[in-house]
Amino acid sequence: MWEHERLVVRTGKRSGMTTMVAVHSSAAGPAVGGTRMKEYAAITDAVTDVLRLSKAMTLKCEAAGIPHGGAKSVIVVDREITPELRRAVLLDHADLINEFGGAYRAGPDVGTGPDDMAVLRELTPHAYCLPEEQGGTGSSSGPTARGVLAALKAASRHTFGTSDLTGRKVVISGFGSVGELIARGLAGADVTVSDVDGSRRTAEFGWVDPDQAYRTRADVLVPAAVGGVLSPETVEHLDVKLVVGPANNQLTDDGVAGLLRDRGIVWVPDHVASAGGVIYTLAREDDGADHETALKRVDGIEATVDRLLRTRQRNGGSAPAEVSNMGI
Ligand SMILES: NC(=O)c1ccc[n+]([C@@H]2O[C@H](COP(=O)([O-])OP(=O)(O)OC[C@H]3O[C@@H](n4cnc5c(N)ncnc54)[C@H](O)[C@@H]3O)[C@@H](O)[C@H]2O)c1
Repeated sequence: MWEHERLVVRTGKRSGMTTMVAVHSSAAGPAVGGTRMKEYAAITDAVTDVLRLSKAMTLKCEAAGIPHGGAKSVIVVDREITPELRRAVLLDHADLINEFGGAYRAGPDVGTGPDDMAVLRELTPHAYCLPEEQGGTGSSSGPTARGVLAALKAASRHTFGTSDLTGRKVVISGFGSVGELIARGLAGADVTVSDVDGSRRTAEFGWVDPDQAYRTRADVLVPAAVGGVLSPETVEHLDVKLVVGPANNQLTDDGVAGLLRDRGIVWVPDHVASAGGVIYTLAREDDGADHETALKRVDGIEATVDRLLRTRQRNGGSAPAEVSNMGI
């Protein structure tokens, strides 16, 4: 069933490249979501991605109690990206964002960053997270990692009886900008990391090859790379008690949540655990909150996860309320 408000796909007049915006819902307010710049095997895969990710943003804003709807945009990489072409396609994308007249506001996502947002801002006011030296809040990786750590505290209390992860084995799949900050925030835990990029390996943490990350015995698994990692096949081989991480759209389909529950594995939905970045950015850039106040709002994810897991327990393992406003 078609449940999105709008999907617009354009061929850029400067770059000749395809960019698209999907607005899932603006019922709660202007729709927000990152701009993903990525290669896809087929254009239909990009459309599927933008539709799924925009819906996840609606859930994320709702769970975080943010008065915004969900959207997402994709720039389809179909050739080598020179600096000139990057600039051209970003300006094309800014034109597309302007077609929405403020109903869609963009931030960075996989493949884009604060410098790219500054290029968008040359043509549209609807871009968040410019570099700090240009008055923006920069990368949202720090607040995202902080939000995951807050979610981990609540989920650990629920699962292990204490929020202290000292001595617990934690596997982090995806040692990128958020994964690394989570690893560093887990002082005292026995942290093992994994990444398809072998150059990310460091003596500071244990290492497991990416194809083994979802089979390694541990207390906690942190998906921090890509989506679609929790499938019926991977769940069958999981040997952990708790799964909490920032990767968007972790389940291959909604039914996998039931499989996790049946195996006694506590899973915190990614749209709850990964909301720190959007909470922080909107607090600073829309509400004018200072850094500390914005971080306090991010820390509210701990209470949200507490409520979610208590509701789930009361409902015998499932919580329809887990996608509704948890009131951060
Ligand atoms: N950065 C944010 O503020 C933010 C906010 C919400 C959600 N997320 C999500 O969190 C995840 C991580 O974000 P990030 O900003 O750290 O991205 P990143 O690109 O910095 O890091 C991702 C890392 O995962 C690795 N990787 C890719 N495929 C892998 C695989 N199959 N197995 C293991 N490692 C793999 C990459 O080599 C990279 O090091 C993404 O799914 C992103 O959408 C990020």
